[in-house]
Amino acid sequence: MKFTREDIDTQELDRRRALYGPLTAAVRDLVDATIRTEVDEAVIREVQATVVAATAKLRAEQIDGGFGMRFTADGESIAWGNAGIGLRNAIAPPLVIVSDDAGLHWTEVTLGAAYEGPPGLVHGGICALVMDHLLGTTASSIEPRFTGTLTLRYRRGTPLGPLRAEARIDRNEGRKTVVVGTLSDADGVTVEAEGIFIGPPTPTE
Ligand SMILES: CCCCCCCC(=O)SCCNC(=O)CCNC(=O)[C@H](O)C(C)(C)COP(=O)(O)OP(=O)(O)OC[C@H]1O[C@@H](n2cnc3c(N)ncnc32)[C@H](O)[C@@H]1OP(=O)(O)O
Repeated sequence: MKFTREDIDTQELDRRRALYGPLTAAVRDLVDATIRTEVDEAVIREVQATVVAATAKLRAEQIDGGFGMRFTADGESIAWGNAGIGLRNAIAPPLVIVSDDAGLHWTEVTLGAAYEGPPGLVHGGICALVMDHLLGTTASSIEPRFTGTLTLRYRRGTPLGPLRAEARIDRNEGRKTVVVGTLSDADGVTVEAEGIFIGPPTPTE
């Protein structure tokens, strides 16, 4: 697994956020526009050439493989390639996860045309992505946990648009943390989730 230390201070981190965040937002918007555009064929071809040229510029200097997980000297994590939350990942919704002192974790996110499965509804795998990441973050709130088993019950279709997901720890059993959660639209729960998240073995195991 790719964990690296990034020797930068908060000011430099903020500068990079301000640089890459708008690029990612523009690419995310491009994805949505690509799905929904109805412009003429000539414009499509022109835009394709522009995008190919822009991609070539970005590829002029690249890292090998994925972005990995980086940490600043202050212990702040930089998971900018992450498919759920990555600041530099236009595929990520992106999720912003918040928690309270009572252990509730939640995220409010709007999923648009890029996340469609059945017509007008969120793809089931995307619901799983949202719940995996939210439940995993909840499980990892004390120490790191990996998804062992994720069980989802799709109660009804999840409409594209604004959604809220919630999660809380149900119980801890040694290295295993069981987390439960829901995904909801304005009319109530669409998906119920339960996950078993496993921590690394202790040195004595
Ligand atoms: C802040 C970050 C948020 C991140 C959120 C996103 C989370 C993710 O998406 S993680 C990516 C997806 N998950 C993975 O890639 C994990 C792949 N699997 C693995 O690495 C390993 O199988 C792992 C770590 C889950 C368990 O391996 P290991 O430590 O060898 O487990 P092992 O010693 O056999 O078993 C320990 C306990 O866990 C249980 N267990 C093991 N695997 C599983 C499983 N898949 N499901 C349920 N329980 C399991 C065992 O039964 C055992 O229980 P008990 O102590 O009661 O006997």
